[in-house]
Amino acid sequence: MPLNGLDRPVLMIGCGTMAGAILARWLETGLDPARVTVVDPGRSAPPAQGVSLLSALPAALPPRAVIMLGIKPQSLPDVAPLLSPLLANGQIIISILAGVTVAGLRAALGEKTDIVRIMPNTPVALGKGVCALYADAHTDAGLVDEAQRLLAPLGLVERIGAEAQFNLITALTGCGPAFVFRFIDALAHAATTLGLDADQAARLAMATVEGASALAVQAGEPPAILADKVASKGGMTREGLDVLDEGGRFFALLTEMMRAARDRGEELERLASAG
Ligand SMILES: NC(=O)C1=CN([C@@H]2O[C@H](COP(=O)(O)OP(=O)(O)OC[C@H]3O[C@@H](n4cnc5c(N)ncnc54)[C@H](O)[C@@H]3O)[C@@H](O)[C@H]2O)C=CC1
Ligand SMILES: O=C(O)[C@@H]1CCC=N1
Repeated sequence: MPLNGLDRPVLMIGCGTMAGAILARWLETGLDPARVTVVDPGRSAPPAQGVSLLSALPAALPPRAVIMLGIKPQSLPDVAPLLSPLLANGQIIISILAGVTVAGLRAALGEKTDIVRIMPNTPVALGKGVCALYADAHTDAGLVDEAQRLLAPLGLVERIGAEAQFNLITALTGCGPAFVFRFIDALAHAATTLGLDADQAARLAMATVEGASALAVQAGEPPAILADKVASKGGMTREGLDVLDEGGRFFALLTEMMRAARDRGEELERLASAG
């Protein structure tokens, strides 16, 4: 049974951390590895058994291929001139490149290209990712629906109406796992600083974040209320929350963090359109 009824060949151009996580989930949920070709000069072995690995683009591409761009935005100027002459109607380009707009991709790959821009995150490997999806009116609507079905096993897929929000959404969901990982690390580090064994602190911090996230997902109440429910009147939690909340500094810090990430996306966008 093909993945989500989709029987197209899949070509992944660049298959590192992020595209590799997507491919792992697709293979786990039924994609036949024989239909997948990875083009990646940086790999010495295919990412999974049965997947073909090429170090450069082949002379021709299958007419109905799903072509995922999994390279860094900075590699697009190297890849686009080689890829563009191989493209034909009926193929779907799915780009995961941060800070490269659909217009920027069309300028590099050809005006008639059907392009779906997505922003995944690494938890897609577990089917618990977030995948923002944007396509403009020039991309065939049927192909966009097909791409959305293909992405469904990755987790929450959300269509974005305004591409202008893509960098902000990237800061939240694409970068978000790194921010959460840093938070887990900081929790453990704080406990270690105050005297707990480092391994024990890491283990307990991880389990606490896992349990709290799972509870938050199914609680039916906003996280702010859940936090208040943990904080007994006159108890310990409130003292800790008060440190985070003083003068709104925790929210301010995270806003600054997200602004910096978003602004880098806008910078990448400017660099891509200049070059
Ligand atoms: N890492 C993450 O959590 C996320 C990354 N992204 C996006 O995913 C893209 C890739 O990022 P990562 O996977 O983190 O980087 P990565 O460095 O792990 O993967 C990039 C891959 O592209 C390959 N590559 C380099 N030049 C190439 C060429 N000329 N042709 C074919 N392949 C080539 C490299 O060998 C490498 O395997 C970026 O555009 C990034 O914005 C998006 C969301 C999350
Ligand atoms: O750091 C980056 O630029 C990419 C985009 C989102 C996550 N990683």
